[in-house]
This record gives sequence, structure tokens and C-alpha cells, in this order.
Amino acid sequence: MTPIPRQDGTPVVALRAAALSYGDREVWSDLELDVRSGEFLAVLGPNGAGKTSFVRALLGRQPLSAGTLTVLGRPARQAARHIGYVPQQAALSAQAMLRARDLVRFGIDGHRFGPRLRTGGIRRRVDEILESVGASAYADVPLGMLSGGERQRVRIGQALATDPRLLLCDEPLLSLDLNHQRAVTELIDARRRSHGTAVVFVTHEINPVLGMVDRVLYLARGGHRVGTPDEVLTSESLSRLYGTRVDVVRVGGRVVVAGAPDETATPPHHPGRLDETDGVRA
Ligand SMILES: Nc1ncnc2c1ncn2[C@@H]1O[C@H](COP(=O)(O)OP(=O)(O)OP(=O)(O)O)[C@@H](O)[C@H]1O
Repeated sequence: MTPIPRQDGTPVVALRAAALSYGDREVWSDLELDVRSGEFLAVLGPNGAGKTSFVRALLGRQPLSAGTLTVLGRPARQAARHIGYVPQQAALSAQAMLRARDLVRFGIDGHRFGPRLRTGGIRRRVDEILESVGASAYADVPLGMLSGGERQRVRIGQALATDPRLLLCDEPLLSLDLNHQRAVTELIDARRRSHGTAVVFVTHEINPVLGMVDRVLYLARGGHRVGTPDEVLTSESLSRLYGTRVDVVRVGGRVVVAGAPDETATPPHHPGRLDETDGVRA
């Protein structure tokens, strides 16, 4: 596959009049959006607004019902090798016995079209990646014995293993304490600054990433807004989006949203979601 130059002017992600439906249920529509190299886009919105569906579309796993979506100028499926993905809480059971270095290695040679490296080369590359995410100290420890934050570093290492142009993160901070949230977000931010990686970051909690976010895509049933945090996260903008009065206030540099059907500045309880830290040291 032809390498893609970092700064060739092609948006990393381009959506035009894009819509996504499941049967008769339209989740979002009329989405016009370019995400550029090095840009940090936060995707916000209440439960069921279509954030994960947006990520699935970018991964080429969910077709649009209307419009177009390209990643690096080609259909998303054909760009898979250039996308790193940090999924929502993955079930740990199947991976508990794997070592951190095994997971990162899968990130390198799990791609059918990836460059073939000899064993020594792979080992060196795995070591480099673990070092870059600050996980060298537990390279040989089974994932089941790591804390939630340590595991998340390893998962980010796995996602970065192929030096992706686009890093998709689906709620990577869930169940992490504040220190680990900070460490994980700083890691992602450093990467996009050093390598020009575009970041699409789905989150219920904007505050840990507020200082890094260039633009917000705010999805809500019935519409969406795209803009800088200052443009989108205002009482007027969210009240219009939700069709009901919503108050947005800044308190000590934090955004607090009150009155939205599901406030995004406060992480909600996800009763049906598998939490990988259940029963495991977090
Ligand atoms: N495979 C599917 N088939 C049918 N409906 C689906 C499917 N996946 C998601 N949905 C529905 O589409 C809507 C958007 O779901 P999605 O998971 O994208 O929302 P979300 O914003 O990520 O929600 P949450 O914050 O709760 O994770 C929901 O109403 C959901 O029930």
C-alpha cells in the first residue's frame, strides 16, 4: 500500500452530508466535517446519541445511510492500516494472561498489510512503543495483574504500534482515577503534537481533555454542533440543540452542564456496560 505523506492537504477524515441509520432509526444526519492532521476532536453527547456509531463508521464497520465518508481520501475500510483504535472497556477475561508486550506485538503484526519485520526488529519496535507510553516497567506482566490505568497505557501503545494517522479513542478514561486520566490524555496529546496524528476522542467527560481539544462534535438526538469548545459548550448553543433550557457554566476552568437530558460534563452510570476493572485491581 502506498505510504501517505503527513501533510499533503488531504483531510484525515472527511464527512459530507453524512447520515447513519439503523433500520428506520436515524442516529445522525447532515454531518459535514473535516478532521485535519494533528487535530484533536472531542465527540460528546448523551447516551444513545450515536458516538460509538460514529467511531464504527470511521473504522469502516458501519456503512453510512447517506452521504460520504473518507479517511485519508479513501473509503474508511481501505484506510484501516492507518487507524489506531482504543476501544471502550474491552472485556479483560480473554486477555488477562497476555503480557503487555504481547498486546503491543499484535498491534504490529496483526495487520495483514503491515510491513514485515524480522523477529529482532519486532522486539525492538515493541520495546520502543512500550517505552513511549511509559509502560516498559511492566512489559512482561500479564494484563490481568495491571491497574486500569496501566492497561490503558498498553492499549494506547497497541493502537499506536503502526504509527497511525488517525487515533480513535472510545471513552478511554472510563473508570480511571484523575491521575491516570491525566497521564493517558497527556500521552495522547503528546503523540498528536509529535507525529501529527489526528485524534477523535469520544468522551462523556470533557474536562480532562478541555485544554487539548481543538473542536467538539456534539451529537444529540435531533441534531449536532461542530465548533470550538467555546462555540459549542454554551448555554445558547446547547439549549438550541436540545430544544430545552440548558445551562453551561465555567467553574474554575471546568465546564459544568446543567439541565441537559444527560449532562456530558458528569460521567453517567453505564449499567449495561462491561467494566474491565470489575473484579480486577483498578
Ligand atoms: N447494531 C445496532 N443495531 C440497531 N441499533 C443500534 C445498533 N447499535 C447502536 N444502535 C442504536 O443507535 C443509537 C446510537 O447508539 P451508540 O452506541 O452509537 O450511541 P452512543 O452515543 O455511543 O451511546 P452511549 O453513550 O450510551 O455509549 C442507540 O439508540 C442504539 O440503541
